[in-house]
Amino acid sequence: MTADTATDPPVLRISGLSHTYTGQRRRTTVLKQIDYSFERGVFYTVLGASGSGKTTLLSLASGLDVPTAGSIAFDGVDLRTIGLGRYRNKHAATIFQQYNLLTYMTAVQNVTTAMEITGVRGRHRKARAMDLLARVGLDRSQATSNVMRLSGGQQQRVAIARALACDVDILFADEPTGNLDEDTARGVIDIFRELAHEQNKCVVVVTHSQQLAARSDRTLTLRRGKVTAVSNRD
Ligand SMILES: Nc1ncnc2c1ncn2[C@@H]1O[C@H](COP(=O)(O)OP(=O)(O)OP(=O)(O)O)[C@@H](O)[C@H]1O
Repeated sequence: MTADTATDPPVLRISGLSHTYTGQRRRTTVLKQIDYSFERGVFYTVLGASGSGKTTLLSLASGLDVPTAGSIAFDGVDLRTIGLGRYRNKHAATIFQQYNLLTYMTAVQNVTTAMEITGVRGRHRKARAMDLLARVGLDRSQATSNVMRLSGGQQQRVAIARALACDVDILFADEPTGNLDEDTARGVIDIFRELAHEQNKCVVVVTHSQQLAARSDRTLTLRRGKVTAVSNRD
């Protein structure tokens, strides 16, 4: 069932979404008239060949970029009305392909800073940050190291813990398990499932991994700028 037929409004509704990049010599239309509704409590994956527009869709839905046509609404309100900065701070967290960590801080400081920015309150912020870092497989010494001293895969785990720490409605992730060993990747996917199924979050993950897609509830396939298939497992 899509949110269009459900009683609750979708957490994110994408309508007539198109996006064109304008270069010096040519324009490339990457997304074409996409309509889709994302619901709370569901773990989605987005598959598609390289260049099919997955990252573009993610950056528009996460409020990093503005579509050239169409609209995106969070809980029925257009992102431009909410304000993209406010939407990103209060409602949506994103795990990027480049981890975008604050390089002068330790892992745990990266997580607690994000909690502060997104308004997560409480005296136990640091303990919660340490707990999340442990859950993604970082030990105490790694958690208290400057992030530049960590490997690529370890930095990716910090980025995941940071996104998990923000109590937002939607979590977006771009190839979040790409740099992780199998066990850690499985653990991260378990966390995504738990966030959707136990905390009623909407989780949207862009990936090339069929294995990851098989563990999600719904998979959207992008092809030539359109959603060509949606498969449901829930
Ligand atoms: N900033 C940009 N300016 C111009 N063209 C861009 C820009 N970003 C992406 N593109 C183009 O848009 C198309 C879709 O890119 P996008 O990164 O969304 O695809 P993708 O499906 O995520 O690919 P991949 O799986 O390789 O990460 C590509 O042809 C790409 O070259």
